[in-house]
Amino acid sequence: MAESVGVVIVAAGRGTRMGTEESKQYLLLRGRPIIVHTLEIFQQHPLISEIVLVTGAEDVERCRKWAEEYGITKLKAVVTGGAERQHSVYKGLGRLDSEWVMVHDGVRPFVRSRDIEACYEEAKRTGASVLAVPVKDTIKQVSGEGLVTATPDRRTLWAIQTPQTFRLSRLKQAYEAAERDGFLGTDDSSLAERAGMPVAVVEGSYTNIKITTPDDLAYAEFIETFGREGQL
Ligand SMILES: Nc1ccn([C@@H]2O[C@H](COP(=O)(O)OP(=O)(O)OP(=O)(O)O)[C@@H](O)[C@H]2O)c(=O)n1
Ligand SMILES: C[C@](O)(CO)[C@H](O)COP(=O)(O)O
Repeated sequence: MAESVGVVIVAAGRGTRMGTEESKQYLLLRGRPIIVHTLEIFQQHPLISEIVLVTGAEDVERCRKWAEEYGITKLKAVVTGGAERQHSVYKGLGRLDSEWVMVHDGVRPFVRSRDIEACYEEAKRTGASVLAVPVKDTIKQVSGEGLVTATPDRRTLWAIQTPQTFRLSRLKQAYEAAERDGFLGTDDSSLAERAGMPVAVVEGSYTNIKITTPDDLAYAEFIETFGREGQL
């Protein structure tokens, strides 16, 4: 029997870098809140059986209303997040029952359906997977004084996205270990890596952007209008 897959969608951030009064996950993209676009992708994906949404305490009610209005029937719970992304994810993990979990940023509304499937297939093979794209620029390591200290080989560098996919029980253990050790990572994979889990990279698309700064909004409108990578 196929194992079940749930998703934790984190949307409890403040969007400091966006600088808008309204949190960026609730800004409208072609008439619908960004978070609704993201929820719809996972609602429509046949692999996904349950969705847990993590938001700020003041946003729980409006998110529940949108879920009803937009037919997000897989939504199992809306829970309040924590101070850092990692805390928000951990709270969401506690509400899932599926064997596998995908963790996804609420502000990545352009993930392709086929990439969700590829992430799951790779996680089943390897144990865990992250969606990513090869970096296009040369990356330098720079000291606090602004001096270049290293130029890593670009062929080894990937820009990491979400979803990130794990066995739920294993990811919970990794989160508990990080909590015990006071480790704070910027993604879920870094917690899994330090727990000794192999994590495979799945090549995705450059249009799976994280809406972070105002310029991303203009690009998001462009992607929504003209299509994702592979459709342009
Ligand atoms: N305490 C937090 C911080 C972030 N996130 C979520 O994690 C995702 C990726 O984070 P990021 O883009 O950094 O969002 P913000 O933290 O909102 O942005 P900023 O760092 O500019 O404040 C977003 O969907 C955000 O809502 C969260 O659920 N809980
Ligand atoms: C998880 C993530 O989206 C992978 O690129 C990213 O690390 C989130 O980081 P942020 O500091 O919350 O922007």
